[in-house]
Order: sequence, then C-alpha cells, then structure tokens
Amino acid sequence: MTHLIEITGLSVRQGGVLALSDVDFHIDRGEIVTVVGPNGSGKSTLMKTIIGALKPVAGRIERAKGLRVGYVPQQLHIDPTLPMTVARFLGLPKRVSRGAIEAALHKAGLHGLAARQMAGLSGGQFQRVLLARALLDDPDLLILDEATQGLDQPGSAAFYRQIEEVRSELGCAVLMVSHELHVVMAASDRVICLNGHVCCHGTPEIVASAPEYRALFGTGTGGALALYRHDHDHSHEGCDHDHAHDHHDHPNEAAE
Ligand SMILES: Nc1ncnc2c1ncn2[C@@H]1O[C@H](COP(=O)(O)OP(=O)(O)OP(=O)(O)O)[C@@H](O)[C@H]1O
Repeated sequence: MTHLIEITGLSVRQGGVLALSDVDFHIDRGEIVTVVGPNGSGKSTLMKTIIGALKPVAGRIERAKGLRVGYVPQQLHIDPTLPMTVARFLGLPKRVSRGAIEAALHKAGLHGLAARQMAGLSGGQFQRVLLARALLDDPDLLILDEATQGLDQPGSAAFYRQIEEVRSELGCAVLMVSHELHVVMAASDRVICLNGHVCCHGTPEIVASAPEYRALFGTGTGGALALYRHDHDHSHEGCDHDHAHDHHDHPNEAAE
C-alpha cells in the first residue's frame, strides 16, 4: 500500500445514528490534512475509528505496516485536586525515560515544564503536554481532534505553528479536525469537508483576493486563506445533516 492509511466505503454507527456513511479517505506520509464540517458531521467519529476506538459497520481501513499513530484528544479532564507533575503524566500508562520526556516536551515547544503540576498549566500549555504525549512514540501520523478548543486565537495559531514545526522536524503526517478554517487552512496540504459523508475535498490555495471566498469565510484572514476544490459527484438528497456548511458560492466552482 502506498498510503499511510486508506479508508474505503467506511460507515460507522454512533448509538442509533449512522454518523459516517460510505466515506473514502486516505492520508500519505508527511502531509497535513484537515477535516472540517459542521457540528455532528462525524469528524470525531472518523478520528476515533481511525485510531481503532470505534468499529465500522461497513468498509475497510488499511494501515501501512508498523504504522505508529499519536493522538491528541479533543478534551482530557484531569481532576484538579490530583497532584500530578507533567513528567508523571507523560509516564502514564507506560514508563518513559526522563530523556524521552524532555525530548517530547521540547518538540512540543515546552521547556522546563516537566516538574510542573498538570493542574497549574494554562490551556495552551496543557494542549502542548497532550501533544508531547502523542509524540512520545515518534509517530508516523499525528491525529489532532480539535486540539485548540478553549484556546484564544493567538493561542491556537501558535499551536498550529508548532504542529507545522513538528511535521517538518519529524516528517510525520498530520490529520486534524478543526473549526478554525482561517487558522488551519494555510497550514493544510489537503482539506476534507465532512457531513456524514465526504462533501468535498481538495488542495488549499491562497485566494485572499477571491471575493466569493471572503464572503464565505470573512476578510480578517491576513491573506492566509486557502480554498479547497469541490468535487460534487454526489447528491445531498436524503441527507439529514445540516448543510449550512456547504460552499455553494465557492470561487473554484465558477472556474470548473
Ligand atoms: N456516544 C454517542 N452516542 C450516540 N450518538 C453519538 C455518540 N457520539 C456521537 N454521536 C452522534 O454521532 C454523530 C457524529 O458525531 P461526532 O462527534 O463524530 O461529530 P463531530 O463532527 O465531531 O461534531 P462536533 O463538531 O460537534 O465535535 C452526531 O450525530 C452525534 O450526535
């Protein structure tokens, strides 16, 4: 297999809901792919299925042999009354050497924090500790599920810059879920728009000057916006998801 992960015809049920239906998807070595989509569109379901936490009702997930995946969850709650240093947290559930902990913290942009209490970290520092934990095993693929939730915009932008640095240093692929299009689009090689199924996908390009794009995503983007091509080879009929996220005015559609 040439891809790191190749997904074909994936359908996943969550409770009584068919959260994903007939999803095809792949990710290659070293690329940054962002999954966007409205609330409830199956983004987390896709991530959890890829890491093996959910079982599909149909379809196939093929992983490259020996694939190592690092996962940064959407949220992780740690009891604030529980005394636990960063180093101890990173050493759970399996023992990790002090050197490996320091190296992971360094890659995540945290220096000298190993002895700090988890409960005393800022939101941004906490996310970076989760990133450090995901980097401990030197992953081929780093998966981030809305990892910047709760951070302010400069905090998320800094976090995503760190992700780009991690990618260029380690050469790992990155698959991330985000609502913050304007922050992540410029950093993504490809974008997948999900709405229970794959609505559209493509390569981001800088289109700050495109009026249709500005109308869709606003103008306060400092030229860092990119666009994704729509491959509308399907119908939305019978789809009970909210398609408010669809991009009917997309500039590329006019050009296609
Ligand atoms: N544990 C669960 N039990 C029942 N239904 C669930 C469960 N988890 C998710 N779902 C449903 O599955 C669908 C997809 O949810 P998912 O969390 O994957 O969406 P999402 O795109 O990540 O949403 P958000 O942007 O709000 O995080 C939704 O309709 C959701 O209500």
